[in-house]
Order: sequence, then structure tokens, then C-alpha cells
Amino acid sequence: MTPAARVQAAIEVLDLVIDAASERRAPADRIVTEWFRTRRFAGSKDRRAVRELLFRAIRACGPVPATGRAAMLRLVADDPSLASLFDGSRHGPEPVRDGEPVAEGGSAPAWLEKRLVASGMDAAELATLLDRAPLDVRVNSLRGTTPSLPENGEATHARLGLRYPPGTQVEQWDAWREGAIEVQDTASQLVCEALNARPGEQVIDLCAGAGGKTLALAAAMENRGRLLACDVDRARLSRLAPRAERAGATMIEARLLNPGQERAMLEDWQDAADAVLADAPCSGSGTWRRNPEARWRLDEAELERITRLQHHVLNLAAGLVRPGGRLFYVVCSVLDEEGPDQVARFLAENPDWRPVRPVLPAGNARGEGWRLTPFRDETDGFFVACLVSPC
Ligand SMILES: C[S@@+](CC[C@H](N)C(=O)[O-])C[C@H]1O[C@@H](n2cnc3c(N)ncnc32)[C@H](O)[C@@H]1O
Repeated sequence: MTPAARVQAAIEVLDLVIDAASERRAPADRIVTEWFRTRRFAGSKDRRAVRELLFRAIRACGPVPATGRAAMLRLVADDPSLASLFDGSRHGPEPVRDGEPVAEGGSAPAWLEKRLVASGMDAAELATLLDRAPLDVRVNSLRGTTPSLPENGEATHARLGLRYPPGTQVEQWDAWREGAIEVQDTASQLVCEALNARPGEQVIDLCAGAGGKTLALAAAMENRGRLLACDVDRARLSRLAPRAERAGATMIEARLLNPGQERAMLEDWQDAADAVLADAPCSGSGTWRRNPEARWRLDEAELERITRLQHHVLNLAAGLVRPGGRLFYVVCSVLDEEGPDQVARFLAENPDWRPVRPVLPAGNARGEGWRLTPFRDETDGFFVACLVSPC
């Protein structure tokens, strides 16, 4: 593909990404992979270049752009070296017309930017929410050996963490294939460390998804005790078993929950867990470094739906904690309404619960909890709070 054809390809994929975001369908990463599946003529360099242009353009736009071309013209406005590629050549984009619409820049749609600012995110914080994320791994202590890894890994704040440059392909390393390392952002590792799950305890990972944090908890528990991993999403939860096998995490019990029937389906665990991790569904505003188009999936109604779900999950989790046990409420978001405000509401409704602010080796206090951000801590944006059940 010529450089101009790559720009045109990125514009076409951007159109698909914009459509999908408005209907909350597939993420950009999946869309671009699919797009290339039917375009065998594109070589690996073309794929890389188109992906790069696509994600640069997504990051460059704040509000949802009207078209892929308008989004790419936003990138051209920020990087004029691309302008000459709008040359009208075969497979390339048409020349730019006078007064052609250019998508707006910024960090997010205006309503969302306002809420981020109200959550204490200044301009520098906002800009780094969209940086490219490094690749963090956690050494899996269950494998008991020191894995042989490339030497450019830097130590992180996490006890078993190493950091590699963005785009590092760890899946090709023996250490990954053998389960000696897991890909996991430092913030997620620190949250699991803060929960301090001990061998022999009874722990629930209530919103386990594909089990990223469950695996870290199993390692901390040295495969001893009980660890229940739940989710309402069958496809996500089904990815846990093969990951657990690769990691040597043999203690995990998985339980698929039906939305609305969670309490009944967890009857046997009521008031029983030493610790419950509620890694609640959220806007994902702390993970835009990886999914920058996720900003375009949100609107105020969707955020309200998510916060209602968080309130439900937090209350569900509370019912599972034994007297004196701990509840960790976590969101990968930097919006106050999803973190500190949820915890404040919970404490107002349950005044006998006691907040104990977790102190992590990175991050800062926020409300009754602790917040990590890409700008201050070079991690995904996260909020974590620890609530202790009345005895
Ligand atoms: C932030 S993700 C969890 C990520 C996961 N803990 C990890 O470390 O990879 C939130 C999860 O909550 C799940 N969820 C949504 N509603 C739920 C409910 N009522 N009960 C349990 N899980 C729920 C979603 O399906 C989603 O997988």
C-alpha cells in the first residue's frame, strides 16, 4: 500500500469505529483486525501503519467525529506532515477542500470533560489519559521459578511487576506461554496487593471478568483456601479456566451469575467471605490509553446506568462479607461519581461499615479511598476503597 492508501484505509476504518461506538458495538481494535481479514493484499507493515494512524486519529479527537475523514483531518491539523498524502492518487484520499469540516480536538466529549475536571483532573491529567500505555507484566509466583525475560523490563511499584515499552508482544515469549508471567497493568497489581488475600482465606472476586485479578489473588493465596470467581458475562468468565490452567492457579471456583438473581445464586456465601473484591463495571475512563474510542461510547444516560449498576454491585458484595471482613470496591475510572461518591453513598446508607483507606505505594487519597492516574502514577486510572464490615 502507498502511504496515501494507508491514510485512506485508516479513514474507512475510522468510519466503522465511529458507527460502532454510537451503537456500543465492537471496539476499534477488533474492527481493524476484521477489516484486514478481508484485505489480504495488506502486508504487516501496512497493517501496523494503518493501526497507528487509526489510533492517533482517535486520540486526536475529543467529541465523536462526524466522519472518519473529519477525524483524520483533525490529525492533519495536529501533524501537517500528513497533509501531502491527501493527493487524490489511486486508493488515496481526495485532496482537502477549502472549509472542509475538521473534527474537534480535546480529551473527551464536552459533558464528559466537565465531569473529569470536576473530579480533579486538570489539563495535564486529561492529556495523559490518552497516552499510549506501556506493557506491564506480573511475575506469577505460582510457577515458582524466575522466568527468563528480556532485560529491558523496568521494575514498577508492584512487588512482582515489570514494565516494557508500549506494543511489546509478550505472547510470543516462552515465559508467557509457560504461565510464568501475566499481562496486567500496575494499578491492577497494586489493587490486588492492597487486598492482601492470605493463604487459607475465603475470598470472592465478584466481578471477575476473564479473571485478571482472580489469578493475582490465587497467587497471593498460594492456591490455599477458597477463591470464588463470579461474573454475569458467560463469554468473559469462560476465558478464566484456560488462563488459570496456564498460570497453575488450581484453587479457583467459577460461578456464572444471572443478572437480578445474584443474591440467591450466592446464598451459600452470604456473610461468609473474609474478603470480597468488587471490581465493578465502569465507564473505563482510566483505561482510555488502551481503548481511546471508549470515550465515544458514553453518554450521560449510559453513565447513569453504570452508576446504578455499581450501587447494586456494591450492596451485593457487602452481603457476602463476614462480620469484620473486608470489601474492596474498585473501578478503573477517575470519575468521582463512580468512585468516591459511590463509597460515600454506601457509607451513608450503611453507617456501621468502617472505611479504612488503603495506602498503596503509588497514588493519592480521594474521598474515603485511593486514586491512581496515568499522569501522577504512570498506571491506568483506578479508584479503590476498603470497607470493613461491622462485627
Ligand atoms: C471491570 S470488569 C472486571 C474486570 C476483571 N476483574 C479483571 O480484572 O479483568 C467488570 C465486570 O463486572 C461484570 N458484571 C456486571 N454486572 C455484574 C453483576 N451484577 N454481578 C457480577 N458481575 C457483574 C461484567 O460482566 C464485567 O466482566
